[in-house]
Amino acid sequence: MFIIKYYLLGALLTLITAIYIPQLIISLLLFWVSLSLALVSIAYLFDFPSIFRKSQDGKIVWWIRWAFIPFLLGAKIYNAWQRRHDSVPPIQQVGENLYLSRRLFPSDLEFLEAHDISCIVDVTAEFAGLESAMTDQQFHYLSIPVLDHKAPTLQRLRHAMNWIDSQIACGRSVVVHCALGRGRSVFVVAAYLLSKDPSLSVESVMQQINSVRSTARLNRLQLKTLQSIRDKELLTLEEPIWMVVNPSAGGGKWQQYEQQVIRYLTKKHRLNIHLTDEHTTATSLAQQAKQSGAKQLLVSGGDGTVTEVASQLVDTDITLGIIPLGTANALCHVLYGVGVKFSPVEKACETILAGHCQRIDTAACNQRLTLLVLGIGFERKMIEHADRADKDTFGQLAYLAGFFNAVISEDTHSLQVSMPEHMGNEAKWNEKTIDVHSFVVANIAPFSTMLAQGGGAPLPDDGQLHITYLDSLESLGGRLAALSDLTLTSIGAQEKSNRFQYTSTTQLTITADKPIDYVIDGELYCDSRLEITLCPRSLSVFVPA
Ligand SMILES: Nc1ncnc2c1ncn2[C@@H]1O[C@H](COP(=O)(O)OP(=O)(O)OP(=O)(O)O)[C@@H](O)[C@H]1O
Repeated sequence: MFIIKYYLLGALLTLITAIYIPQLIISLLLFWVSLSLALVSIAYLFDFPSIFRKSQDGKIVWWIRWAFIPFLLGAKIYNAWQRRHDSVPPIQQVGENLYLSRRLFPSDLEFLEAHDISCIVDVTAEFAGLESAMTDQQFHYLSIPVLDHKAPTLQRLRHAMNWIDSQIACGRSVVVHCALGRGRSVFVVAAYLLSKDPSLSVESVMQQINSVRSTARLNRLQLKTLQSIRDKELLTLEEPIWMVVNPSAGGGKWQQYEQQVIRYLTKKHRLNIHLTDEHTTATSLAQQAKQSGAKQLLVSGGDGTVTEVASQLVDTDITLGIIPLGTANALCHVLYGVGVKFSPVEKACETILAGHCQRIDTAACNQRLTLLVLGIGFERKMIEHADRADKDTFGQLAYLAGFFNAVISEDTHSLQVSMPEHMGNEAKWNEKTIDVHSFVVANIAPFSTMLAQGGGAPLPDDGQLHITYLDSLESLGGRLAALSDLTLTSIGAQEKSNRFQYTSTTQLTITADKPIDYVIDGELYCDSRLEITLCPRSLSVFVPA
């Protein structure tokens, strides 16, 4: 490419001059220029825009900026001169909710606001992003670093196209910019328009853009690349993935993480994001997704939302991807590991992007899906205590306070529990009456759900329901001792104890003399008879490889 020759020549000439010039200061300055041009030549030789180490939020570290100052100064002067003589307005609309622009400056904020443009795709590698885009909540920003006169890699191009499409699908407007709004940004916009309408040719799409922005012009390499990826049908966008979001889960974590989630997942997928509200439940959205023929369904929220969505996917081949933005997210702690607590979005998105899935067991209680645990007594009281307001204020501590409340109270529950006992092919139902403080049936439970851990941690596909219960004990000391034994057993520090009971089964029935208050995966219910059945490997979920 011709430009490399110029940069190499510049680097060589300045190096030679620097060696032979007697004045030390000038010599050092020339070395600096030479180094800068040599680095740019390397970047072009290996098509390596990452040499500028531009971060995802558009920042360039100071020492890189220093190393490239001579080059950047030249580029800035050239661009300023070009902008001054530009025959077109800086920002122009080239499609529905889609704009093309030269590099953005604070003086453009008024235009962006007036046109309600909140999303910015920055296709420069060498310049830091617009300050407001990096620091302001007002803008959603995507950096796709491309060297001037070059085309983006297919991977980066698809990321940009998916991101633009997902943002537009959310009703937002997007501006794509490079340095002058003539080449790199035009390439991305043209590719996006081609992907949206495969009947268009490269010529027709360029005419469409040129009719608005006469300065838009792809060089030979860019045109050839665009034509080639279009001919190979590499611009075809896959069907968008449905994503059901509970924006109130976890005290409104979606607002905080939405853009991070979109940035991650659009590396591979287009997103069709649907938010729940007072009229639209996660269950109804999942039903719509299923009816539309979805193969995968993503959910963002807590365990309650995940259960609602999963209830529509049991016994189907639709794979569920979970972004744990609720308060406790117990299911994800088991599926993704405890690391998900510290980086929920990264861990979840990487898992979904990797695409590895596993079929896990589910259970049904009176035809209600139970992914994690069904609890009577302590578990129910704990959840009851941690209402939405408490969870929003105290996070997981709300559950802890609820738990201590439950342990202090002397409530007991008299239950008739029946389970089948298998003898050869025959199954005989055994019934027994028990008085308990806590009765928990677990399909899956993280280590923190200690009331479910009488037999250790249940595995997601072990084909068993794990039942742990604490018999009625009058003294608080007795209850605390039972809980202590349960904790020690669950972490493997103690063998079984007679202060709690544990058994496993695939089916059970619970009745009582009065209606039973119980909880399933964080949601409260009341029934006079509970019929619980395991459904082995009935749900497909994305899990880390
Ligand atoms: N848009 C919404 N506004 C208010 N509440 C909602 C909305 N969408 C769903 N809900 C309610 O949110 C509850 C489910 O919340 P979810 O369990 O997902 O989050 P969480 O309680 O913060 O997390 P966790 O269960 O992990 O502790 C349900 O009771 C549901 O009715």
